[in-house]
Amino acid sequence: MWRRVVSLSPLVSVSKSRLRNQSPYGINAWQVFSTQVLNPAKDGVSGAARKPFITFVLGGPGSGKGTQCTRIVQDFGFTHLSVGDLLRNEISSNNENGSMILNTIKEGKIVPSEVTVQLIKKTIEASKNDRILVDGFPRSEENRIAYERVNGAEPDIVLFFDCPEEEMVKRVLNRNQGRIDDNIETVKERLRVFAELNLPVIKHYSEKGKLHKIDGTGSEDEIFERVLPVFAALRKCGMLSWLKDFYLDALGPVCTEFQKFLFQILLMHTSPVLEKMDTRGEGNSNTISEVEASLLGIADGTKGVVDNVKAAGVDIQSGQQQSRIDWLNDGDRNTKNFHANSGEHIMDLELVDKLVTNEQAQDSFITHGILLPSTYTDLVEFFFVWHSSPGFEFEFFFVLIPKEERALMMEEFRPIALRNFLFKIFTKVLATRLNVVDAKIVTKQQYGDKS
Ligand SMILES: Nc1ncnc2c1ncn2[C@@H]1O[C@H](COP(=O)(O)OP(=O)(O)O)[C@@H](O)[C@H]1O
Ligand SMILES: O=c1ccn([C@@H]2O[C@H](COP(=O)(O)OP(=O)(O)O)[C@@H](O)[C@H]2O)c(=O)[nH]1
Repeated sequence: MWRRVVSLSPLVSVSKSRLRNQSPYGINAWQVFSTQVLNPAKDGVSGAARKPFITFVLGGPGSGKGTQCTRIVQDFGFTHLSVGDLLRNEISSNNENGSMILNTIKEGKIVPSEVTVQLIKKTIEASKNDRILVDGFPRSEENRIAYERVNGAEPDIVLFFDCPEEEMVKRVLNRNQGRIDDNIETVKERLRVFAELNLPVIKHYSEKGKLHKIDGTGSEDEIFERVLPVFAALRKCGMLSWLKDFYLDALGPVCTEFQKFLFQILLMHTSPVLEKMDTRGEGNSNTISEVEASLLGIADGTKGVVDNVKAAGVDIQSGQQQSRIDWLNDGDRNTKNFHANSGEHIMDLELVDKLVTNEQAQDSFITHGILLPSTYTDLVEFFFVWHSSPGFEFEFFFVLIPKEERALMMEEFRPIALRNFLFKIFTKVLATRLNVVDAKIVTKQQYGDKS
């Protein structure tokens, strides 16, 4: 019976509270995970150091900025910061600038930068979200320069909803939200101000390669279809979001060793073999090396594999060195050579399973006090009988390592796939078995590629 030995899927489905409480290897989970690799913005504590992903949303009055922002919020988890709304709040809360703001809006002009930039800064700092849409700002080059000076940063991307004037006028006059500026006279002035002062901002971001121009005509759904590709990469990072939630909510900022974190992920979710190891009080990498070594018959001094390799007359070390030299000389021709010849050597694979017997492997575990269930030997037998393994090699844990501090887009991550450790042992044993015959099936130039 071929059971699934290792499943990493619990990692993605397990509830946070369960993870918070479990301590399978005598180490509190929150002590061993690193938060350094991810933006610790979510705690809202380190506001000054935070650098959320900022999207400016631009377009003329009535071009549909607010409408599309609502959709982006729903689909991609942004916080919507409408600068027009912030200003209107200032008016209704009778703040010192209230009457000045009211008059400016009524005339369709632009509120001074020092007011808007401070309002935006305060709101971003108060937000716990690390994805923010700034809607309807900057409205002029002066606005833009003031923002970048005060915040010390440009936006990450800029959306521009491009819509014909007559359509914008129609929409604004139908908006019906009781706004003092949604009348034909003010709209005309807003459109003039937009063309004169806002278009240069749009041109600036276009030249910087940050602008995403969206055709703002058609239905709301049609327009949103055009918006989606801009943020598609963020959606693909679903696993990343999950990881972020996991670290930031459940684990807290403690450990700094990223490798330790990866390793612990493997530890927590691999097979019962690891639990056996842990009962020996050694849930660490030494133990894994020991298991590998014992499987290979090296740690316990049996030297079976090494002897076999030597007996086959293969000088591994000098072979590897020579392969590097040849690779430098021959480049890609090595690969062509390998593929051209590999077919001839296929039959030699029959030799492979004679090198370490399953009994030998199991004995090694027992020698080291590890009660290995039939798991490992089952796998090996299955592999050699059916020429495939019972599924476990397809299971991996996908991790996105940020290449830069504020990584959010897919291209800003380096994806790696973590396999379970049994898989590693399995392939290592196979590689060792292959050592004996690889002089026959692999050209000497290919030695360097062996794992
Ligand atoms: N694609 C569209 N087609 C028709 N009406 C729209 C569309 N998008 C938005 N609207 C409507 O037009 C008005 C202005 O949209 P809004 O999103 O408030 O624009 P903005 O924020 O750019 O001023 C609103 O009443 C809104 O419901
Ligand atoms: O950064 C900003 C954003 C808005 N406004 C003022 O607020 C009004 C309404 O802006 P909003 O973005 O709410 O609406 P829109 O003009 O895009 O329909 C504008 O005409 C301006 O008078 C401003 O002065 N600076």
